[in-house]
Amino acid sequence: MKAVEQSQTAILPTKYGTFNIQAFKDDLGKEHLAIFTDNLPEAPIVRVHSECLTGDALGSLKCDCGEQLHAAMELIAKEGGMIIYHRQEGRNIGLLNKVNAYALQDKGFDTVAANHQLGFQADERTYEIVEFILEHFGIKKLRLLTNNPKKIESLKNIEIIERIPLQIASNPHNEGYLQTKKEQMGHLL
Ligand SMILES: Nc1nc2c(ncn2[C@@H]2O[C@H](COP(=O)(O)OP(=O)(O)OP(=O)(O)O)[C@@H](O)[C@H]2O)c(=O)[nH]1
Ligand SMILES: [Zn+2]
Repeated sequence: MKAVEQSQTAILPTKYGTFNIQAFKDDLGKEHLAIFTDNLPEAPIVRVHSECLTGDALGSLKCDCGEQLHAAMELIAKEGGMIIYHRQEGRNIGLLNKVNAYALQDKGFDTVAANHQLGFQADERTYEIVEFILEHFGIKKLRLLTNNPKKIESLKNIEIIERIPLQIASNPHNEGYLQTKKEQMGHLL
């Protein structure tokens, strides 16, 4: 998958520091973002952040996404690097299906079982557009900010020289979610 369209680069001041921002539209019409600091080193810190509207924008406590995003922005503003905001909501089942999965979780299903019940795999994400964006910036090696070893495996054409953990303290609403990630999805938590 290649970006079919890309924006100019603009300046994005944030409460964590000033970034540059560039948008990339993929061939499905999804618009992704690269948010990055000036003067990227040869092996920058990179966070591939999967869209989670409920966590990122609404402060949902059902997951750790919002806090992970803000912790990543804070670290990258200080150390330099890039956040790729990957618009594959709900591990790529989309927002509507994710809310249906949440409704099943209200009935006792865990995150994996809820996806299966809806006819999806636990994780439907793909990373071609992420690789395209990294290639666009000439990034061949990087230090990945993640707890998910599958994300490292999925970035096949990129050399990941280090994994930097991105752990957030749990709360009573996301304990089960984090437990499922650790036990069923192989997350290093
Ligand atoms: N289908 C589904 N997706 C969810 C659920 N909770 C969060 N997500 C999505 O999961 C994605 C984040 O994936 P996670 O498994 O939390 O973490 P990760 O990105 O694989 O790993 P890290 O790099 O360590 O954060 C986002 O796209 C969220 O919208 C859920 O209950 N069901
Ligand atoms: Zn989330």
